[in-house]
Amino acid sequence: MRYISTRGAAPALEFDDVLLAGLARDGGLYVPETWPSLTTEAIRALRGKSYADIAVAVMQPFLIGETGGKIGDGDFTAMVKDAYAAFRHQAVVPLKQIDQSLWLMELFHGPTLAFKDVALQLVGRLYDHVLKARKQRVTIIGATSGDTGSAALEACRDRDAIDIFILHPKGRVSEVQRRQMTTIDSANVFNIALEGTFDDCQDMVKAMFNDHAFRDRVNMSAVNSINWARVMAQIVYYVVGAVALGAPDRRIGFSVPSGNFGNVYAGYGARQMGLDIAPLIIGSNRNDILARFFNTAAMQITQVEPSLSPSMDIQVSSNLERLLFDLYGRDGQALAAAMGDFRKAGRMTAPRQSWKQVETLFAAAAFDDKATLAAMGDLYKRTGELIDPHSAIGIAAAEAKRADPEIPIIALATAHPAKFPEAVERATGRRPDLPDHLADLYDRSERMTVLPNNLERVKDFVLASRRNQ
Ligand SMILES: Cc1ncc(COP(=O)(O)O)c(C=O)c1O
Ligand SMILES: N[C@@H](CCOP(=O)(O)O)C(=O)O
Repeated sequence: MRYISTRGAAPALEFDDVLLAGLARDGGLYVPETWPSLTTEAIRALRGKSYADIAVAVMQPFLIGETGGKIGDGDFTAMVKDAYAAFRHQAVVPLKQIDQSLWLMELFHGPTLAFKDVALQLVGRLYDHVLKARKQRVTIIGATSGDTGSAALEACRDRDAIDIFILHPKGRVSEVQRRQMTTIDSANVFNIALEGTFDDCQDMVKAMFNDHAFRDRVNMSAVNSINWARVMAQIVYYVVGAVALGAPDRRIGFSVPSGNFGNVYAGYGARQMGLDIAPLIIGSNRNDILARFFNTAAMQITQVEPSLSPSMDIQVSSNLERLLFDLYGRDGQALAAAMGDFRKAGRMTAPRQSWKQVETLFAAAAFDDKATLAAMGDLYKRTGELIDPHSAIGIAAAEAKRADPEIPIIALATAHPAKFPEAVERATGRRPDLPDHLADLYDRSERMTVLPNNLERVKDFVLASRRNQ
């Protein structure tokens, strides 16, 4: 399997190199040159298998290089089993039935209580394996609107071969999310509270990658969904959910609360591999650039507004570029030009020739805070379930957009309600408790550095702080 850049001007790489590379050197994102195929028989053979076994079967083809793959099958299987053994539920991502045709998939049973753990627990182990084999060190620099940060820090803390810097938008993540990052007491962990939005944090990370002298000097790597391995590991739970509800003999839909478009893109990936899933319903909060795009084929950047679902307070959804690459017929040059124009003008129209295909696959809706609270309160009344504001947007979108009652829809529950206790209490009157391993979170001391939204200042901080000189 080789990976190519969405901007068409960087060399193709194999899996281990893509894992460490992060953003392609032409500013694009890596995607598989061709999608591995999941045949009907192969999908049927997954019935009754454990999460880890399905994960190995789905991901292994992505690792195989032209010379047979550099990460051995046995090593990979051991890493997968170890990663998911750490989850607090035996099913890893349990499904709960809500009504006749709606299910909730709980993706928050990992150590930091968000779906990011599903991929990052494995990615941390892959880093260890590849860095050890190559005797290399990396400086990971990531951006978070709340959840990627703590999941990445938890997966990469206390490693000699890794220094990890996480930028979060100052004052724009929940207190639990901030504390989960800033209370990690580890010599290789550096938290930066940036005076800006998540989009500023993400732009800054991409700008550091695009400064080749800087990226080479620090041997920079990525834990955001810039990193292909993140997307690959997220494809697995779409397969797990669909198989549990009857795939390949039944079509299954998914509803996904969306911000950076990584999670939905993983669902699109599962479909490209052959899983019959549709619709892929996208739920946005008041920062509704994605919902507007999928409803009008045009998108325009507006001011990002804080909401009750802060992890989705995003205007420029990084992974949309991976979908656009396909919509532009995989013409990297054309996409590079379109992305350049988009960042200059702040608006973009989707290529007409491929829009029909998009309409058959995606549906989207946006919900403001009032509607989010109503969805949380309503689900609690109907079922007694407490859900977080992001997951509530997935449920609301499923209910607004599901067209065919015969197609079961799986709404992805992306965070544990205890990460957003104020919003949950406002909606339901009940304040969710943190699980035991985080019960003293509010007593732990915090460590972070506040920096202005200034690229040079952030680069100077990284250069001065990292241990891997
Ligand atoms: C809890 C939660 N829900 C939803 C999202 C949106 O996911 P994505 O950015 O992959 O679209 C995020 C952020 O990634 C999140 O942390
Ligand atoms: N919502 C995310 C934003 C970053 O997304 P990623 O999938 O690119 O890591 C977060 O919680 O940080």
